[in-house]
Amino acid sequence: MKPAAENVCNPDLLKERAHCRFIPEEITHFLDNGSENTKLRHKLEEYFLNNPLFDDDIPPDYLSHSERYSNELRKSCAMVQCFLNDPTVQNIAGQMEGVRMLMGNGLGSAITKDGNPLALHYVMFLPALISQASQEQMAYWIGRAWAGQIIGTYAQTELGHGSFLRGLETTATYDPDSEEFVLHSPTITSIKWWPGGLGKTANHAVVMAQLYTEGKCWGPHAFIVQLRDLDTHASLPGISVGEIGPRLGTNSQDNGFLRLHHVRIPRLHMLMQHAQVTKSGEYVQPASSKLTYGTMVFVRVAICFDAGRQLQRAVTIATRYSAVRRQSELVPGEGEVQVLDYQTQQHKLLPQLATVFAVTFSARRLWETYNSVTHGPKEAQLALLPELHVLSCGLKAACASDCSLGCDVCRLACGGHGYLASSNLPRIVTATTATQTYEGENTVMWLQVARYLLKVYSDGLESGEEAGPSVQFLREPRPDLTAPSHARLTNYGLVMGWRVAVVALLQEAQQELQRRVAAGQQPDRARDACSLTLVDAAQCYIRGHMCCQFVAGVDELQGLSAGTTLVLQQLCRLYLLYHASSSHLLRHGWLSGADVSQLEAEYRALLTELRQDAVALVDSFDIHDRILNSTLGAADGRVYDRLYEEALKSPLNQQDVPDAFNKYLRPLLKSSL
Ligand SMILES: CC(C)(COP(=O)(O)OP(=O)(O)OC[C@H]1O[C@@H](n2cnc3c(N)ncnc32)[C@H](O)[C@@H]1OP(=O)(O)O)[C@@H](O)C(=O)NCCC(=O)NCCSC(=O)CCCC(=O)O
Ligand SMILES: Cc1cc2nc3c(=O)[nH]c(=O)nc-3n(C[C@H](O)[C@H](O)[C@H](O)COP(=O)(O)OP(=O)(O)OC[C@H]3O[C@@H](n4cnc5c(N)ncnc54)[C@H](O)[C@@H]3O)c2cc1C
Repeated sequence: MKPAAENVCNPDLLKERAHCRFIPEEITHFLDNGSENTKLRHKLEEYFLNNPLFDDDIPPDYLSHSERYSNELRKSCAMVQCFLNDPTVQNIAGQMEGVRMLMGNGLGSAITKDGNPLALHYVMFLPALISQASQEQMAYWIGRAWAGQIIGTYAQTELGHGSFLRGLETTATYDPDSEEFVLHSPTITSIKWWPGGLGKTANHAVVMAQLYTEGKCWGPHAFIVQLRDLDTHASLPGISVGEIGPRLGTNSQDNGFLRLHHVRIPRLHMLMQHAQVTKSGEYVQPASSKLTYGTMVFVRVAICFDAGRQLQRAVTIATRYSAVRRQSELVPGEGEVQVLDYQTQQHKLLPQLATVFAVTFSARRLWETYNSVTHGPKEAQLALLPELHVLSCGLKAACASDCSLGCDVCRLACGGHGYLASSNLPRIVTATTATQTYEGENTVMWLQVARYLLKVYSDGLESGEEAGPSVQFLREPRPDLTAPSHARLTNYGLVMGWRVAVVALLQEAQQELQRRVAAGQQPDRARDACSLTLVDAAQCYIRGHMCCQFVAGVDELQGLSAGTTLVLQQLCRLYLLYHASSSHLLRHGWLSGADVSQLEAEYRALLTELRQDAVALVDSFDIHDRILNSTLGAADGRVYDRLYEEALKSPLNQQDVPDAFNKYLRPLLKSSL
């Protein structure tokens, strides 16, 4: 997005935009997945961001905890009302597409800045119904949920267990006499803890509980439980529900707790698309017990896109600010330079710019895999489930971690002002870092990936099980480490280098594992003793996969101008070279010391090239100023005016002498006289 009136724009930003080598709109359309989507997004932005319904009277940072919640709930309900009732909005987007854009972290996060209390309803409750409910159950629930007649959340994590699902303690015991399930939290540690919107917003929840029927436990299953009266919103008998208190970020999302005291629900409130319990209490097995975990797979895919979007915002703010900010002289006597001119600053920002594209290409391919698995024939679905699980775990972990670290690098790149709430970087950083924990803690996700890799590598697949397409290389002959450097250092050569590292690390882990077991160590303990190597293998596999998606994605792009193609090729190369500095390519023999020096020189040259396009590139992300919500990142670069204007809004500045002076400081000053 460019400023409306160019004459008020910061001159350095104008100068940056003047020497752009490519067509920014082409990148905007690419990121929106088509120019039609760009138009749709603009119309929605115009409608919502110019609507006074969604204005904040006071910046949320100055509100109390309860006021913040109330303010964000007001706006999120108004957003849903617009979609359900306003034909103008429906004509723009259609309900489904529009709600998706608002309730994910796109446009909506400009409106509900501090977290959206209704997000989980759309992001997990509805997807859980779609992936877990039978046709009849969908007919009953989806319409009501969609129309906002009921508001739900996804209650899985407990005080005692988040990662280890089989450790959940909440029970759902079937009573064939009444044809009901009895939901119960038997211990303190079984209290549901964390679900977004659970505290004060949701009146229903999908609750994951251990299913007991005919005296046997069948593991975690999903049940719909009504929590609050639909009219008064009072919590129902047997339900203790509330909010868990302030968090690092997204404080208006009323993450909550839930304790169930022998709560009875009808049999048909168990979600029965995959497994069923008959009236008499007989358990009907699903085709795979892992289908119950389908909602998490979907959300892991969504997180890759969300994390990438946050990084786009952070790097837009930091890059524009770095073009406006002048600090120190590069050459004494020549005047202060834009901080973007320092090579060290380019090294902070340009890899983040490249990461935006690596994440986009990888997340899109993952989304295609997700769709082909979930919409394909049942048998193919089951065959591809392990690969989808592993790719979604690995890419979720990588995108969450790369983007969180990237956002923080952008914050640091803004020096002191990046620490100010008005830069919006603290909020972006705290919201993004949560993606490393929720929906599968990152290390736990890496260990899932490693488990699969080792299984494929050591021929541990069950009979009839095929290795997925992304791990076929584990079965192929090892690439030639002595190939000439011009072959090893190409884009595909570097992708190959990651695969070599994966195989070498798996070999190391397997040998260590065998040595330990042969020496008498219990096999699971031996595996834990190898887990650092295994996590390295998983990370190299996903890095190689992301590099491969980036290279293939750029190769396959069609219809772009030569300038745009070149800039994307350079970003791709920069990404590959940035990560090639990992010790793994050197340690496992793909690169020599001389190769590394050569790649580093190429990397530094690319920094200089791409520095010219940095501002135009972040402009091409086309993020509305209201969404950036940043004193440092607005398109016109009026950084210092905005910083000062925002500081004046502090409640402390509404009085020259604060009341607290008379209460505390004056007595101290007096007593020390
Ligand atoms: C870590 C695991 C994957 C382990 O599962 P487990 O059943 O204990 O399994 P195991 O014995 O290690 O493995 C058994 C086997 O099942 C596989 N598997 C596990 N999950 C899946 C899946 N989804 N699809 C397909 N396959 C799956 C595993 O790889 C194992 O395969 P194998 O036996 O090796 O062939 C699981 O417990 C898990 O997913 N934990 C993470 C919990 C989580 O993600 N919670 C999310 C809560 S909701 C949330 O955070 C929302 C935030 C959203 C927001 O605020 O916006
Ligand atoms: C902002 C936010 C929103 C959330 N929203 C929801 C929601 O809507 N619904 C919901 O149900 N939950 C929600 N959660 C909970 C979230 O899904 C869990 O916190 C997450 O899955 C991690 O589980 P845990 O907290 O039990 O961490 P733990 O598993 O206790 O992790 C603690 C440490 O132990 C390590 N560890 C754990 N297991 C292993 C292992 N097997 N091997 C090696 N190391 C291990 C981890 O790596 C980590 O370092 C939310 C959490 C947050 C922060």
